[in-house]
Amino acid sequence: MTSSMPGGPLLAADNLTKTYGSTAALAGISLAVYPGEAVAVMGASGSGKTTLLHCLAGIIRPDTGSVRLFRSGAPVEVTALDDDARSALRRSDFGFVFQQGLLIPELTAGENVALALMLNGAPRAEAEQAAVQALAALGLAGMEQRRIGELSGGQAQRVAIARAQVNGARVLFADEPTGALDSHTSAEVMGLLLRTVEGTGRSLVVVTHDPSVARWCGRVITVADGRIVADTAGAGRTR
Ligand SMILES: Nc1ncnc2c1ncn2[C@@H]1O[C@H](COP(=O)(O)OP(=O)(O)OP(=O)(O)O)[C@@H](O)[C@H]1O
Repeated sequence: MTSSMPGGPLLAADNLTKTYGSTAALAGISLAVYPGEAVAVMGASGSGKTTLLHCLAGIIRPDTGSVRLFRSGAPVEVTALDDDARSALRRSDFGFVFQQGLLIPELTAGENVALALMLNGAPRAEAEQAAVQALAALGLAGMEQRRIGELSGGQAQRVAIARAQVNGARVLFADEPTGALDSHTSAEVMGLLLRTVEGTGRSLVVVTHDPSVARWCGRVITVADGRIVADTAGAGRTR
């Protein structure tokens, strides 16, 4: 499914730095993420995890360094794109699952998922049909018409996963995706997130404080003071 170079990374960051005032949120991070890989990013509060995820995903630009996405043809230099081009890339190639706040509460589950496709130009009827299928694949058949507030936290996160992957995103980014969930629901959501990666050639980058969440991932990166201080194989099932 992926069109990255065989054996090569899907996403590669080189020497990222980002400073806010006198705070070095990122102090020189290089990281390659491979197809099919689930990478947990751990570290103390303020260590730079979210800043790293936002730079990798093209949400913010680093001060220096580069992020490249490898797809058919020449790699895309994410950091060199202007704001509009980065937005377009995020909609077409990346998916996002955050703790909360990315789903639109006024819309139904189906509409939230369909919107991701419609923003990429899909006709409404086609988008709605794909949304129904994506939700059913995540165990939410029959819940398309529910508004987000009428779902449990775990169900809402499944809608977020459906929305994040419905475009065929190459890389899924998750920031504390289970932060608001109990441990049972958290395990369910992590299992579903991992399923979107395993055997698909996609990658998952998940920021978490929770070692039990990180354990699901095949690789665990630890960040301290804006640097990677450990990069280890996790207990997870990928790679
Ligand atoms: N927009 C911003 N303006 C100023 N400082 C910021 C901004 N974003 C992040 N920082 C600072 O950069 C450092 C890294 O922040 P970041 O949010 O990446 O850490 P984190 O590891 O994700 O923390 P947490 O686990 O608490 O979410 C922190 O010192 C933070 O205060």
